[in-house]
Amino acid sequence: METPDLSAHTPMMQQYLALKAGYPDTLLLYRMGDFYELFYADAERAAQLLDITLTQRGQSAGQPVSMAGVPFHALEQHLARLVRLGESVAIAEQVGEVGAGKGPVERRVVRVVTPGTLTDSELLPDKAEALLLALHQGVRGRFGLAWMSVTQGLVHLAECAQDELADWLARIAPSELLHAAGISERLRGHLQELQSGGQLSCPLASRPDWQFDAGLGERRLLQQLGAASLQGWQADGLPHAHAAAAALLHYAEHTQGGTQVPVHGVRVQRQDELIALPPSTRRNLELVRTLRGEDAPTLFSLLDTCMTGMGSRLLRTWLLEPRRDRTAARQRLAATAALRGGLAGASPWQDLRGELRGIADVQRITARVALRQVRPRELTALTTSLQKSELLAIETRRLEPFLTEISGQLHPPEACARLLRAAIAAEPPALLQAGGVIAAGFDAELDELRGIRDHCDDFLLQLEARERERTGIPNLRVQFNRVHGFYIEVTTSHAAKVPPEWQRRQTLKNAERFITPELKSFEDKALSAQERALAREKWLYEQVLEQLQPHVPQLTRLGQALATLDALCALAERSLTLSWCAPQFVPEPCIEIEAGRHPVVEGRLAETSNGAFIANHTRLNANTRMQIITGPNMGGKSTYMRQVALIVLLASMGSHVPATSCRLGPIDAIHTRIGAADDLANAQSTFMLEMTEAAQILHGATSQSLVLMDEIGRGTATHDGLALAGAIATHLHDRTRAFTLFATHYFELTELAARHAQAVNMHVGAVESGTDIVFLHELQPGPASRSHGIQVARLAGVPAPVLHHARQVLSALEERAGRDNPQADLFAAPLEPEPPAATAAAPDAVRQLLGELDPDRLSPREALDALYQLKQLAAPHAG
Ligand SMILES: Nc1ncnc2c1ncn2[C@@H]1O[C@H](COP(=O)(O)OP(=O)(O)OP(=O)(O)O)[C@@H](O)[C@H]1O
Repeated sequence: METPDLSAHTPMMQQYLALKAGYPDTLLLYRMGDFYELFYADAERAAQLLDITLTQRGQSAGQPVSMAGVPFHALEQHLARLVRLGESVAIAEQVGEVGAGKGPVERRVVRVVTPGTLTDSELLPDKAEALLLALHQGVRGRFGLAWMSVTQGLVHLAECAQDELADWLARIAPSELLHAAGISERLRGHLQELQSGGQLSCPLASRPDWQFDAGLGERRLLQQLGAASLQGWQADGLPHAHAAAAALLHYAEHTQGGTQVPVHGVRVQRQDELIALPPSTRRNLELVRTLRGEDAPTLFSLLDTCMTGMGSRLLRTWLLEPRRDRTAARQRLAATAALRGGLAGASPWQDLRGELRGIADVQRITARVALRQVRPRELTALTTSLQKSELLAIETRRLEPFLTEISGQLHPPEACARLLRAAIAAEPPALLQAGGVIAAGFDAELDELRGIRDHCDDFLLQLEARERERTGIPNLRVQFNRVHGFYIEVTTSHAAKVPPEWQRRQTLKNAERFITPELKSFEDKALSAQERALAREKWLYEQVLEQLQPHVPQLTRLGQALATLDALCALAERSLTLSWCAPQFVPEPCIEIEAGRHPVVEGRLAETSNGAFIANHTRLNANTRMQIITGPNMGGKSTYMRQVALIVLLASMGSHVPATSCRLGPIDAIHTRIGAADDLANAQSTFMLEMTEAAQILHGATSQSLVLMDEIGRGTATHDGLALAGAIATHLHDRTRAFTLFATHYFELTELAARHAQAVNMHVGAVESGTDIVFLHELQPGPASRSHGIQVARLAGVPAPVLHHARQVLSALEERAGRDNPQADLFAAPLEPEPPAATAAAPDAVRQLLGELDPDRLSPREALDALYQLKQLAAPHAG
């Protein structure tokens, strides 16, 4: 890059512009005394975003300099706001000594605050991680993904195909996404589409192509892990993911002022390890966000009674990333059982939660120790947390194998705890600059400097008394002012008694002021003691941080253990408070639930005293894979279907479930197609969205998937809708063989059960008395007899004349339907697929040529030739 000529600028603007050149897309906050200033375009942008005043600071290079600033003590709140708005901010501090040389004080960018690399608890949400994700576009349509939370030190790697990318991005839900500057236009367009469609809600940052290098990524991972091979993590042979990791680590380091972010492990994620929860499922089931976009009430808000942010974050991950393999879920269930306690009355979870309350965010604090950004009060919080952790280690020691394993990691490193107790004052100020952070007795030199400052008054009183006696001047006074420092004041009447070694400083009307060599040397010492004490403290603090570094890995494990224990205790508490039962995992295909409840609806009913929740059974197994559910609106169909999905999900994460018993076979995905509001943001019609989601399910579901289909087909004309719903249900039953809950208002579909062995009809009951209707919310075998639509409309307050009219139309329609009844066979096996149009060329010839081509060995010219050849073979007149 060519360096622009800055010589026409003032020295300070030269310095500023040189720094700014390194951070072109980032707001640069430039420290000047008690302010962080922004200049030029940055100032204008910040003024707008932060609502701060835009001013002018003279001229540089003949041009006015626009400027805006924030006071240093208000930095964090402004940062929080900017980061929430998706901005990145570079912070340039004064690092040189004031007045050390000519020109402005040396300044350096010490950190860059970006949405994906935050470490400061004040800027981070408590209950969710901020994840930084790097995406690498590899060859042959493969993608590499690497992501991490800077405060966790765990790098996740994955590789995927183009069509899986959207799902991965939605699942990871990064706070910031890095990609190479040279990605294809197609990918760029795809990312922008995902952004505008809301599936990807984070800023994108473009990084130089060379940073996405597989070899570099592998080397960096090895170096940071201190390992010789990635095999131990099963993370070798993933070049695309390694390339992403290179950019990820490079960027993370860049944001932390060049300090390497700690990496303690690598975890490779494969799509088939997790139970798939596509974005529509997370949304429809309101797992962490309600359909209205609020945080509560959701399954997570109900589940999360954790005492610490660490616990909440882990619980959220368990919920959103349930594993197909049941080892972890079994482990959590066994531990929860032990925490719940026995009949004898002991309930360990209660005591443990007592200790967990008030434990600080050890994970984030540890990360900030590693990055040398930790604040004094965070260290005192760490000290107390380590003490509590020691107690927890003892209490969990012999409860159960998994808890014993956790207990082993809860013991704090002894040397670390000792150092913290000795070095940091019990109640330090918020900022190091204020002084008083290092404990008394930790460093002799600091104690001495503080002694001078503290004993200043004593010394002066003694000196005053001594000099009065020596000179015989009774009203002599030792005083201080900012201009002259310390001096002795003598009234003019006693001037003659002043000893010769005193030097006159100032003459006033009635008094003279003097200094003595002793007072002068005291003054030097006292004034500089304050400054030197502060400098010494800063140095000592850095030393303490240095000495804490070797403990970082163990503290990280301790944080993870605390999080796990907290999340397990929350699961134990929930299971008892809400009367949930432990699920049972079995190898055969089934979802069998006795007296299942929808946990969130049940909670809401209890809160509003709106009656009891009616529990329902579910029996799906190899013989019954599909339920066709009919019944009136408001009858409880959606609630029932969702409750089955939530119970399956809760069991899979290792939680107890709202039921009296639950047997669960292997599950690979939970798919949902549930009517939602129009996707206006995406400019898709309701029907288009409905069919897109249905298509995804038909492609993706397997015989181990749970599929919820709520009123499919209602978005179009009755006949189209019915035909599509029938075909989709048949396909799910015959081909996919997924466990399917199919709620519908098309009574015609209830015939499906009669003709398909593995489908059954179920309905939610309602009783009408006169024009009134009572919903029973109870699922019963067989199809519903009527739809009660008009009664529901009445309940909703539709005016009586309209209802009357509707009733008349209804009976006319029913009469006509009874007369004609020319029903097409909805469920007949499909005819042979239509042959594709214009198959003039022998497809085999095309296929054969395709088979012979090796794209990796073709020159661009050869590729083009091959393309022409293929076109010709496929043309109608060919052959
Ligand atoms: N099992 C139940 N016990 C008690 N109340 C229930 C139960 N199921 C549903 N409800 C209540 O009935 C309301 C309507 O339920 P739901 O939305 O599931 O009906 P629906 O049959 O799907 O209706 P629609 O066809 O209009 O979507 C719920 O908001 C809840 O308050």
